Amino acid sequence: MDEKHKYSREASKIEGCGNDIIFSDHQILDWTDRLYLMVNPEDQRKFTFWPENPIDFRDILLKYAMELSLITEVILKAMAKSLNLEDTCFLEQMGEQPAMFARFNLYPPCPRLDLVLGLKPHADGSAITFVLQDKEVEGLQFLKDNQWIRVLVIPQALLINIGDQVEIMSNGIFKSPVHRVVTNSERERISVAVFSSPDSDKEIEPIGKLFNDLRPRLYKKVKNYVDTYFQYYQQRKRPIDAVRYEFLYLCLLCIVLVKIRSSI
Ligand SMILES: O=C(O)CCC(=O)C(=O)O
Ligand SMILES: [Fe+2]
Repeated sequence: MDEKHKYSREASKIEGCGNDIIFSDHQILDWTDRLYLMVNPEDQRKFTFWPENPIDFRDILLKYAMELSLITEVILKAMAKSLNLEDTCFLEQMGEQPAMFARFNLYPPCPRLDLVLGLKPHADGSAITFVLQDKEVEGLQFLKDNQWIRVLVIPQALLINIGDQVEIMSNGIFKSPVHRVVTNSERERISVAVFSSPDSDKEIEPIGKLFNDLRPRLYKKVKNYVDTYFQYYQQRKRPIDAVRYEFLYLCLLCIVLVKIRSSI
């Protein structure tokens, strides 16, 4: 417990040990304790939040992060190739100093499964997310066709998920799926999520070749998406909606329709 307090986050900050950040009185809190650490870029690491126990925690996390950076590159190149694009086009949007955050989640047991969720429905704000799930206790679910699909426990498997920023870069071709974590009434569950994101100074946008007269551009240019993400998340809104052109298109359509009507 002392150990946990040592790394506690400040009330308004994300990094460190804590529960859900409170943005409003009406927010439903996640039933989880978490440790959130910025791993990359290197000069932004705050080692005061990094546990000293176990002794090799720091080395292992840094090595793991390095491997995940390489996998991120491989995945982004393969995704670009699968769309017949220049294989570095997504990777270039990650910028010179891509960001990486690690989140260690502990979901305590809760007998009132009807009242709480370990993690409320959300899509990740990253480009790519890597999740190491609990070896025994299930909980993660993905929304597909309005149904929650359980993710089965596969020990040692790395779950790889597309985040909002790849949805933006791919102009909606690759979707960032909504998911949640349900609690278990008797057993605690742990997981480690690592979020691979573009450099916070890098503007990202849909690749030019992915929109045309038939397939409109769906998203605006956006910089530092992760920052605004959390505000929306707590309000149970999808952050990606904030950068979607749909609303704008709808307004234009209404204006055109009104004009046509008035000229008849
Ligand atoms: O705990 C899990 O399995 C998933 C965690 C997750 O979705 C997240 O941290 O964004
Ligand atoms: Fe997630």
